[in-house]
Amino acid sequence: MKIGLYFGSFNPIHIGHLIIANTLYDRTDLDEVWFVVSPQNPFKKRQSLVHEFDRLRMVELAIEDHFHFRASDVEFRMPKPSYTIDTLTYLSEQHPQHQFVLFLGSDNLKHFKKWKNYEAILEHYEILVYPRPGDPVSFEHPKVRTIEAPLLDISATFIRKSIQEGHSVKYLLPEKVEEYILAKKLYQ
Ligand SMILES: Nc1ncnc2c1ncn2[C@@H]1O[C@H](COP(=O)(O)OP(=O)(O)OP(=O)(O)O)[C@@H](O)[C@H]1O
Ligand SMILES: O=C(O)c1ccc[n+]([C@@H]2O[C@H](COP(=O)([O-])O)[C@@H](O)[C@H]2O)c1
Repeated sequence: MKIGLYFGSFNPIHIGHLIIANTLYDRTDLDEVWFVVSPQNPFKKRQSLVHEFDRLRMVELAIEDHFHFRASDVEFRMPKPSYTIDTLTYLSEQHPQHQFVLFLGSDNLKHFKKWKNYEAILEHYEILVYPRPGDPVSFEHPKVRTIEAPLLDISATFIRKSIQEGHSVKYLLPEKVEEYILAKKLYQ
């Protein structure tokens, strides 16, 4: 099978992620999309990062009605911070029958040449890029393909800040994720 890997902190997952994942799934020949929850992005501070099990649970709740989406906790058992090339290599070894394709937002593409072993990623994996407001796609490579997707100016940072300030986040997240955040008093 051809699997699209959507790596992220998902702190928390929001409709921006879901719309992007569904657009890429719908407009390519992918069989499945796996949301890989990263315990620790090498470039991000741990500040306001809720526990990885909560982030995984929120992803599971968000995608439970999509038959071709899965949540992956593979990076929970790997050294931290989470380097994407290591996870790609591990997954390719574990599942030789699958072909893995990497999703990358244009915001991440901007810094891609600072990623660990980015040349190896480009050599071995196809990359599907989707646009993010404020970061036009500026990377040309035969293995990198840009997919037209809606530009949604929604971020987990905005959602965390809204919750902390007591504002509503209705419609920014799936209802079940919002309920989980409220029940567990996350981001307050
Ligand atoms: N609204 C969006 N539109 C397009 N891409 C997005 C959007 N939100 C997140 N992404 C992409 O999804 C990936 C995982 O997202 P991440 O978990 O970092 O969410 P985020 O909203 O960017 O979080 P934060 O605000 O905490 O940095 C990122 O690589 C980012 O490119
Ligand atoms: O491998 C790297 O060097 C590397 C550098 C920066 C980010 N990443 C990964 O990119 C993914 C996106 O992160 P985030 O926090 O923007 O959702 C996440 O899985 C990170 O571990 C990976």
